[in-house]
Amino acid sequence: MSALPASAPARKPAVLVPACNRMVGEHPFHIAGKKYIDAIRLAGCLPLIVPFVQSDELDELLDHADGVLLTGSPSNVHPSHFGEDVYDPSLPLDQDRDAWTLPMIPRALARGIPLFAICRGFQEANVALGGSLYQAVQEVPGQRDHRGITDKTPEEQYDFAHEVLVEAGGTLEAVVGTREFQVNTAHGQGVKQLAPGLRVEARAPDGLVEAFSMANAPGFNLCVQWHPEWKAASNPISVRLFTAFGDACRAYRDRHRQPDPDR
Ligand SMILES: N[C@@H](CCC(=O)NCCCC(=O)O)C(=O)O
Repeated sequence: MSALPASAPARKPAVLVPACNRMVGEHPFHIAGKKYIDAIRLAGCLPLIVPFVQSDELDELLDHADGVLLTGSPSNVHPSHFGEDVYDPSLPLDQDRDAWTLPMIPRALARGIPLFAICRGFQEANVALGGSLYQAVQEVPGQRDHRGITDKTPEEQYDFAHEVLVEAGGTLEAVVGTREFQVNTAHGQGVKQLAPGLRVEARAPDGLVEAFSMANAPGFNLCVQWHPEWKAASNPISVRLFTAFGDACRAYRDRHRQPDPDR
């Protein structure tokens, strides 16, 4: 492969963002939260929102990816994926999202595609790799309520809620450079059984897993239960997280992309 001419600008890394599936009136839509898209741009990457993908399209899709960001969502991972019945039928689900993100996650990790998973995305990654979730953390003895303030303004809902205690020697400590910091919280589900091969990166004061990574994956990967994308540019911890993710996506791009001869 010939080296790029020094003058040729490298394309921004393409970061795939699986969309949620939501009804708008009578019509089904594919949607993604703007704060995630803005944070991907903060990382210096190109966000590509992806609608539902057929299983035979997964590998072709990943051929276009320099990174994957799994967003949060009000919807829950369907508990059938970890062997349980729905505990609270009043809570939203998104089985169309589950249907392709769960098989996609191990494939992306195996390729070494950088993966950053947030909240629902964190839960998806644990379930995709064989773990399980509490469906109502607030009803587990010894666990606090992690749902946050739902009937207030977004500024109040995504304000700091508790600290996270960072495990020594892992990816998270290396990226953020500290062992304790404040995070927001907006989740009713949480990690019950961590999937095999996953390493705890941080815990809440009540012991709930707040971050993990796959230690043996070939590429950058970090899954967090809080929302670093919320006003990311003004949060030094978030800036470090998204910078590390963007750097990993740029490195992956440089290792895997043919130069575009026409640029
Ligand atoms: N539904 C799951 C995950 C919660 C989650 O992702 N919350 C964020 C929703 C809105 C946003 O994207 O900020 C649970 O309740 O555990």
